[in-house]
Amino acid sequence: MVTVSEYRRTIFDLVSRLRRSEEVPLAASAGHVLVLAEDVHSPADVPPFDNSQMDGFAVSSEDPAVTGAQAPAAPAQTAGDVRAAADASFGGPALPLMPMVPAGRAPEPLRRRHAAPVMTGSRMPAGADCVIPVEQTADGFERADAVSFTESLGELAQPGRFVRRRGSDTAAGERIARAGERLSPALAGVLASCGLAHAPVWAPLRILVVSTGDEVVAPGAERGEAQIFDANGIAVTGALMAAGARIVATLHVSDDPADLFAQVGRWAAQTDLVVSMGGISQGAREVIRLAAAAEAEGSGGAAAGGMVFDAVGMQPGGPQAHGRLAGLPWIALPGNPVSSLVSIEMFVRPALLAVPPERAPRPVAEARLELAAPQDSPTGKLQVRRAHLRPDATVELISGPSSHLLGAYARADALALIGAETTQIADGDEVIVWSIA
Ligand SMILES: Nc1nc2c(c(=O)[nH]1)N[C@H]1C(S)=C(S)[C@@H](COP(=O)(O)OP(=O)(O)OC[C@H]3O[C@@H](n4cnc5c(N)ncnc54)[C@H](O)[C@@H]3O)O[C@H]1N2
Ligand code: MOO
Repeated sequence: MVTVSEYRRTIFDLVSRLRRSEEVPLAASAGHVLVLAEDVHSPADVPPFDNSQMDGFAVSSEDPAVTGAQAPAAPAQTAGDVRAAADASFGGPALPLMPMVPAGRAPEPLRRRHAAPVMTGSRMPAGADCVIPVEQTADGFERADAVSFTESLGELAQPGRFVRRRGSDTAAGERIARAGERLSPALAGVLASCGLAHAPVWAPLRILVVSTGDEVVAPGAERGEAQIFDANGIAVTGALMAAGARIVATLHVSDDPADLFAQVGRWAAQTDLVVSMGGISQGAREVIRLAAAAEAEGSGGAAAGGMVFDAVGMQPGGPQAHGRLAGLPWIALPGNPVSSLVSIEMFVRPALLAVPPERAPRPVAEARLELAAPQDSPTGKLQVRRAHLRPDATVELISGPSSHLLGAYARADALALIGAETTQIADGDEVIVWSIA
């Protein structure tokens, strides 16, 4: 029997061989699940220049009007100087104004004993090192010639106050993301803020989803009296898309291998990988087994790269197969709906998201089981149970272990992992839980 970690490695390697990197335009990345293929370094400082954090007035904390140093006696020269002198005579400190600096406009250097009106995001004039918010002035932006302040300039004009320094968010040359990280909206924004228009990502794999079985009909179609509706096609397609796959098509094939070869063949040119559900266990009409056997026979008994059928030490999701079929890389999941979704969670999703097999692909918690009565757990198999994780780190199992109980999976926000060596679980046991919410 193959262990869960061995099989995760197998599927990771299979998927890794199919990966290729591409430069995705950030403008086209929104809403997609993308993983960085390389580290990214910033080509520039962000912010690219010192700028104001407030609507207000840029001044210099070293200006003599702030430090109280006596100005050399000079006659007032501008209307602003005259007003400022007049304001000062009313007791409030005041400064003549330079032209306003709207955000986006390059300012002229600050003159001595002057203030420059600035807006949030305006580039700081050379020589200015702090901003006095408009709320701390008597007359706001009403006057173009001068501004008077509500407190002493010594109080208000502290070096660096309300200034966002160049490079304070991201410094030029800094690594802003690592290979393997998800391109989240925030991270895409960071790249954009540095001036990058593209991101190096793993191209989404083009996956053909194949559900199998004569007993399966499309939801909404006429159902024969021994038939069921196709839950896997819908659920697996969604689960793969949520892990970043691009779905080429979702097919349903019968138990006849000829149908499988014909339908899959039509999509082969556009497909990187097939993920199928069902048809791999011990029955007499397992379509994946039959198709693999037919191919092996056609190639004179050599398995032609063929399919490997495994028994993985996991419940649900014990039967698994992988390899090549119909000329395509192929991952064959078991057909029970919970088994196929758990298999995606444990093997396929981590591989698609390029999470190395030794790392947990979901947030992991330790939690205490709440259980009315002890239950057996299968020997030598990791038991994966649908569960609800509570904020107090207790975990409640949802339904029994049967792999047809898809409703219980839909209600679960966590998977409780009961170790392969555990043969019985009881109330209060500590278990590892993956959050899948
Ligand atoms: N003699 C044995 N029988 C079975 C074994 C075993 O070891 N020996 N393993 C069991 C386990 S565990 C699983 S899991 C299943 C896996 O079987 P297959 O992968 O061959 O899947 P199927 O037989 O095709 O289907 C299993 C089950 O799931 C239903 N199903 C299939 N497709 C869909 C679909 N698209 N939507 C909803 N439900 C689907 C199907 O009707 C079956 O009930 O084998 C056990 N048997
Ligand atoms: O392993 Mo099957 O996947 O239990 O139902």
